[in-house]
Amino acid sequence: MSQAENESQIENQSEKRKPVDAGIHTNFKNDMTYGDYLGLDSILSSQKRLSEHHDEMLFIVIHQTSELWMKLILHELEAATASIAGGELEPAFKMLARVARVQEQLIQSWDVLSTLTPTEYMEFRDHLGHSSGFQSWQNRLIEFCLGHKNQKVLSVYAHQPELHSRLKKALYQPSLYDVSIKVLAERGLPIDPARLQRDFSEDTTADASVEAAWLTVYRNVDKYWDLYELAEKLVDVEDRQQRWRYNHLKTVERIIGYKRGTGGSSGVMYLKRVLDHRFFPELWNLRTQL
Ligand code: HEM
Ligand SMILES: N[C@@H](CC(=O)c1ccccc1NC=O)C(=O)O
Repeated sequence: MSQAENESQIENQSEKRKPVDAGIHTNFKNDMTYGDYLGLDSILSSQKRLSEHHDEMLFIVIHQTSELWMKLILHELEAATASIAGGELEPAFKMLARVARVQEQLIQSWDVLSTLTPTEYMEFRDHLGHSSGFQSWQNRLIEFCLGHKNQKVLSVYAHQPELHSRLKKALYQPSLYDVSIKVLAERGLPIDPARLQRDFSEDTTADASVEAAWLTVYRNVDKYWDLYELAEKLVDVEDRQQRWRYNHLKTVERIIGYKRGTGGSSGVMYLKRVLDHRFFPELWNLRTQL
């Protein structure tokens, strides 16, 4: 577009911006700006440093961008779970592929945060009080969606009734993995009824019938191509989630060493224990047998 054309477009837009009837948003759509649509006033006024320290801005922005990406992950995971539960696997593949790409953005952000040195962080760490990533409810919801259930973490939100009830609802709902296993059964693969009717508020544990069913899928790809693709999409998502956990752990070790966490945990030792957890254990166990 030439400069003149560009300018005349801008003029046209300002023409449209004239209120037709003062006080009534009759022409709201045409009036809307980039900043209105994206809610930039509220997003860009939310970087409130508690210290005078230059590097606190990085710390805030990394967390805020992470929470925005988590919002998208949840949006996709919830829709993928509903789609699989409804027997529609193809749309779920697209959503899970997107989740894995977003997770890569989250993994990359550790490289940016690694530019924060221990000395720099210690200059504003005291301002954080007892707040901690442990309280990230979106991260907890993602873990629940993936089947890592834990009733005890709800107590973190005891004084935030709306959050508490949202997490409680997710705790009792079947996870992405639970609905995938139901599809295995619907396709005639023998799954222990106890696995299908399990208490969804409990963490996923490895089940022999589920491992045998996935093994059948991997050994008979021609017959179960869609289930094979589903399995690999799930492995992609778990793989990224574990990398995120690992990079978090190494970044934390680099920045605070073995200090206790602001959230009250042992810090790095706690994060190391979390790494032992697996979301879709059978999909990892079966690989030895192939
Ligand atoms: C200087 C940077 C960081 C340090 C030193 C740090 C440290 C820690 C520590 C020690 C814990 C354990 C809980 C506690 O006692 O506080 C934790 C948990 C957590 N952090 Fe970070 N963290 C950092 C950055 C981040 C970032 C950028 C995110 C992204 C949102 C994040 C998300 C989380 C989450 C979700 C947990 C809970 C993990 C779980 O319980 O499985 N952290 N962090
Ligand atoms: N747990 C961290 C503090 C921390 O990282 C944090 C503090 C407030 C808001 C988000 C945080 N990020 C992740 O845990 C620490 O022990 O230094």
